[in-house]
Amino acid sequence: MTHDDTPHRSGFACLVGRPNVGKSTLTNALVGDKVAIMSARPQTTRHTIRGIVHREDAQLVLVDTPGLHRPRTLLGERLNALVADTLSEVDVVAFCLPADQKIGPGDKYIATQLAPLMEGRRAVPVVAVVTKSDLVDRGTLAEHLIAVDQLAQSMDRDWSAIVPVSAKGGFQVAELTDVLVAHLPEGPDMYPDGELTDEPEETMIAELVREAALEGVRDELPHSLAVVVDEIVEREGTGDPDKGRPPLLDVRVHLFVERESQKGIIIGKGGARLREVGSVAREGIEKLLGTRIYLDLHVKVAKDWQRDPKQLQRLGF
Ligand SMILES: Nc1nc2c(ncn2[C@@H]2O[C@H](COP(=O)(O)OP(=O)(O)OP(=O)(O)O)[C@@H](O)[C@H]2O)c(=O)[nH]1
Repeated sequence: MTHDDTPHRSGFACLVGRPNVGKSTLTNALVGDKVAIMSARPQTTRHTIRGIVHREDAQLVLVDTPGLHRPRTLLGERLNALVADTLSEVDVVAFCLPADQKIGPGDKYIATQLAPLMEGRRAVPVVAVVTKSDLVDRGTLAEHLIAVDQLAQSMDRDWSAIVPVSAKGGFQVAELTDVLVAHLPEGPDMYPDGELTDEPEETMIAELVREAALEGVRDELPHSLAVVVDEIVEREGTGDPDKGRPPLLDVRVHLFVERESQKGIIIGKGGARLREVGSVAREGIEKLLGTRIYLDLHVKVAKDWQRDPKQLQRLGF
């Protein structure tokens, strides 16, 4: 078949896996640009983040899910339901398992969640992706690949493929793209080229603030912080389109914690920590928006927000 006869494909792929297995890094490696907000620590990617791989013969839209966790709270359950919905609608799922860690209960939990999707007439193909393969030697990698295969066998299923990759070294990233693209239906591009992410700006701003607010205090505030962007407004009289000068934006953000003590942690002595959080977040947001901003942060106690459906709704979950 000549190149011109190759059908054009387009569709959705979803990266799943435990926290910290390298989903965001892999998304970036596949897309070839920084789209997801990165962190060296687990559990930061709460929101669905998409990146788009543009090729001449295909368009692959990546959905990076918050990760499937064993639900402990209503928030956990909602997130998992959201993840299950997303998964049943994609064309292919990439299940990420890090090469440098033995398969554990968290991986097995996700595998059992995937198993029902992998059967029946509308079965979703699942590709097992062994991430961070640069961290182990060939022997360990080979053993790991066997263990990954056995994980599917133990559920009486088969992965569509097992692909070892290293997002850091770029090892096998193009091969993984080929494997994912092969599962997409034939169809034209769904998004114009150049559109790397359709993540709304507000979500990314909330993530930047959340990241800055958790820095250094993550152990004290693991799941107890929700960030909501209230408004983004142009300050009147700023900016001059004729001279190409962008306006100043007022960005108002609420940080919700569960307890007074946590509010104290965020704000710090005499408000010192909150000022630091503000200046770190502002820098990131200015880069993201390409304009100057004034960042207004408010910290509020919303008791047990993770367990309260009304609060969750207000916070956009
Ligand atoms: N050596 C190596 N490290 C990697 C690779 N991919 C990711 N990492 C590191 O692993 C850590 C976690 O990577 P992330 O991409 O944030 O993981 P994630 O799965 O998106 O994590 P969550 O956002 O918590 O769900 C980071 O410190 C990365 O630098 C890789 O291919 N090789």
